[in-house]
Amino acid sequence: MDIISENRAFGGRHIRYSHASKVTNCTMTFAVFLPPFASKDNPVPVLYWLSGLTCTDENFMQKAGAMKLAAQLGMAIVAPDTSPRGDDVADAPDGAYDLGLGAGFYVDATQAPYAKHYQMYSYITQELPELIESNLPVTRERAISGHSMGGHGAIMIGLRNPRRYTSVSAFSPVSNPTDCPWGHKAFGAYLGEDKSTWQTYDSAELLRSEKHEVPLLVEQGNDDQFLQEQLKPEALVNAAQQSDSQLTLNMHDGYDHSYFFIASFIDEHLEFHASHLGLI
Ligand SMILES: N[C@@H](CCC(=O)N[C@@H](CS)C(=O)NCC(=O)O)C(=O)O
Repeated sequence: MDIISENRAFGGRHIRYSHASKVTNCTMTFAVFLPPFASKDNPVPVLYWLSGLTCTDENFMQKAGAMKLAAQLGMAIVAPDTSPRGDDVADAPDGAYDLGLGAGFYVDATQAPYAKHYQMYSYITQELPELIESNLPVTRERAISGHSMGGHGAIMIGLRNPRRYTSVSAFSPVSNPTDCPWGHKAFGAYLGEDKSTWQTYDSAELLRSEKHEVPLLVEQGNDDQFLQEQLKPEALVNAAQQSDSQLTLNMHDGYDHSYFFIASFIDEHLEFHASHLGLI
């Protein structure tokens, strides 16, 4: 891992790293916040944060205001990039913001030209935690959260890997990607037209399919411009009811899709994860 930059923050450290990824076949970038006193003798649990469309590792760390409370709680945060990057990494043919670079959708692509690099599911669930757990002062206790496309990623990954994550949360998630324009476009391009493979990456479908025990918290603004067409949190509510799974969905009047919304409620999510990680 190569350090891109390092800054002291709230008594801890914010560090950006790059590394060669065998899974995505390119150089990947991620950011980590390490709380004060995190050390080999005092390893800390990790909250993984998956960002949304157009984001890099930087948006969450700079805009969410999460580091102060994470420092107090003794929780590390890892914010990966949202797609593979580089000159030979395929982008959307028209450079659209919702496919290709900045829009990996946390799936393992099977279709050309994306399959060579767009292996974000394996990267997030396997390669990245292995790298972090062997190089940084962290435990193997993990929680996962994210926003929008990353909210889809967090719920989908948490439901598919219940033993790997103690708790799951999301802000404004793309809840039912097999039934919205962003999901149709991305899953069609990355996974092909056989929709049976799409289901395995769909949070609402996964939640509907069986009773899930993992603690699940979702925050959603009522004034979110993507709410009706893309996000559809009611699909999660219906799915949780059908499978008798636990889900807390908090709706908030007047809040939109932006990081102003995330910053307003991030403390509740950090405390939710801290309680399940045994930090409070
Ligand atoms: N086309 C819009 C949609 C992109 C968007 O809203 N991205 C969200 C995630 S889905 C975001 O977090 N943007 C970056 C930021 O606000 O820092 C844009 O480019 O502004």
